[in-house]
Amino acid sequence: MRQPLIAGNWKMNLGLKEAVSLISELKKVKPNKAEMLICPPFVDLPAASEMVQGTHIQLGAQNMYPEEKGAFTGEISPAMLKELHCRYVICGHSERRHIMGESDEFIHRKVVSALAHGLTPILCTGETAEQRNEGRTEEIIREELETALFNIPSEQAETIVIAYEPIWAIGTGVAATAVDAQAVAHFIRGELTRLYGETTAEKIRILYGGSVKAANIEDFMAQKDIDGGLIGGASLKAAEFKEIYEKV
Ligand SMILES: O=C[C@H](O)COP(=O)(O)O
Repeated sequence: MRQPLIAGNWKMNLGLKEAVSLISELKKVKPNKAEMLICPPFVDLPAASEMVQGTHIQLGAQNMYPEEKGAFTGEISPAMLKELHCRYVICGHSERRHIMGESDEFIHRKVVSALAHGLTPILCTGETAEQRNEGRTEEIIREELETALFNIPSEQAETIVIAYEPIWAIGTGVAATAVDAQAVAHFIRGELTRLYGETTAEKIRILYGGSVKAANIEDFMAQKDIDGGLIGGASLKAAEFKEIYEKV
């Protein structure tokens, strides 16, 4: 049985004061069967870490650099995230792929490094509008998965979370339909089965991301292969995120 995961990716939003205020509100939410995860900006992590200790809220980072330490100006290591009790790290978000130019190979290094440090990678996949119109969604996702997961053994793979985020649905207010999202999530599970076998593939959680809100979360959660949401804009407001979490 896969535990639902409701993950908030704050992206480059909410400074320290706003972060503290949002977390204070989220701490009041009654825990349910779903895991609640927040991924604040790096500068908010120390305060967030203290605030969520012993609560139902899990902490994650939006990114990391896949090395132990050293001359990597501006970067944050997996060990630094562990020290702050982060459990998750987002790897290969489309904004990092497309704005910062991250390659599938680099994302693979992050996934390997995160796993080696006991962090759970949330591996993001998804196609652009153009790729979708060309009928290349499956090809793109297959390539992203195969490269990112290359040589990762099934004992580790089963702990990974995959997020399907069609790029055209991110921050646009136009989410994929639940049926379309399920079709891709099903394809992803099929690819995971091909790579690792059914037992492992059935353990891996698949999230949908892209304009998720309280009004549509139930449609996504009703789908067989969708185990939660990776939520951007709607995770920045306590009431909306709470409502999403409570509807799971
Ligand atoms: O990581 C989250 C996704 O990019 C979705 O963002 P959004 O909910 O603002 O569309």
